[in-house]
Amino acid sequence: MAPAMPPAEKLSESDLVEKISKGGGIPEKFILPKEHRPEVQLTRSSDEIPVIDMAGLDDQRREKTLAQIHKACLEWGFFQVINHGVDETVMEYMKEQVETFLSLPVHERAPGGIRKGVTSQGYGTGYVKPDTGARDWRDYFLLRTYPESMRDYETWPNRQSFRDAISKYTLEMKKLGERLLECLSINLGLSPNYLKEALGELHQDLLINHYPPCPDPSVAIGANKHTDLGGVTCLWQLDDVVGLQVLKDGEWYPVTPAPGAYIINVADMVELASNGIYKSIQHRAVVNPAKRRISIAAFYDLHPDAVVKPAPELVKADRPALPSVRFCDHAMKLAIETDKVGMKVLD
Ligand SMILES: O=C(O)CCC(=O)C(=O)O
Ligand SMILES: [Fe+2]
Repeated sequence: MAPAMPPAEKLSESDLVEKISKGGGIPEKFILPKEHRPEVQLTRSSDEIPVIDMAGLDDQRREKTLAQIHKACLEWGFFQVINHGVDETVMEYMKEQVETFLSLPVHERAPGGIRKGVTSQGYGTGYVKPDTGARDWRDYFLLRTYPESMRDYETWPNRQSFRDAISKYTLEMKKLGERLLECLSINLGLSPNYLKEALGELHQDLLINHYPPCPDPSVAIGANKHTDLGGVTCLWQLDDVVGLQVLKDGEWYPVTPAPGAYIINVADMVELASNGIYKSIQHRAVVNPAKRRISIAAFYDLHPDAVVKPAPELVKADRPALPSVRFCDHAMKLAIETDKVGMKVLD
């Protein structure tokens, strides 16, 4: 559950990535140890990450389209979808509102104060990452959007159009997430509703990532390598700046978004429910020297007390059951790890 926001505090604007990036140099706290520095201009191509036409699910191409999704889940854990059915006017509205949001002064982006802690809602910057000791070169707005009763409006900018866009957009993401879970269930040989029921009540989180230009992208990272915690993630990138990289067979592959596409990935709880048949794959985002990048991730997350276990049909003698997990224990690992290095939003 997202804890309530702490009382408003004085914003240290000078600590926000956005402000820092205007200053030219890269402060020490963002500089990665050499072994963690990303290769920014990868020459290998992302063409192999499949782009799947979801319109095929509704016509004679259904079996073929399901098979493409299955293959992508097995081989990459990632794929792009086009003709995904998300209302284009809602996407445009969301884009316009997010761009307006990012043009607001910091105190309006974070009316209740800068977000504290990894799970609380609101606007803030990245954290120190335990494995690298460095901070991500991004700021972001994290909000819980389903169940609706958990929307913490005090942390949202007080603009009706923005709230309206978020409501409409997240409903579209809920529908897309459910449709994808249905495809994955069928592909795993389970009943169409299996994954939706196994994950339980949707606790959707929306993350608006803003990566300002970075003077030297080879020494910093926008989003450090990680897997997503929940069921499935639908990521929309608002511009054509390439930044997302996906790990496959020990190599990083850049993802060039197809126009209007969503980038979909299997997250940890679907890996578990599938008893490891599908894998939740590590990914990261690199930054750009000249251009900012914006991405919006809709996470199909779970109730904190939801317990996920492998589907019994997928447990076999040569594929023993993975241990069950309570979602909040799994998610807390991130917070605890971060705590170890002194979790601070702005330090
Ligand atoms: O910005 C991106 O491309 C990736 C962001 C991401 O992986 C996340 O927010 O979980
Ligand atoms: Fe992610």
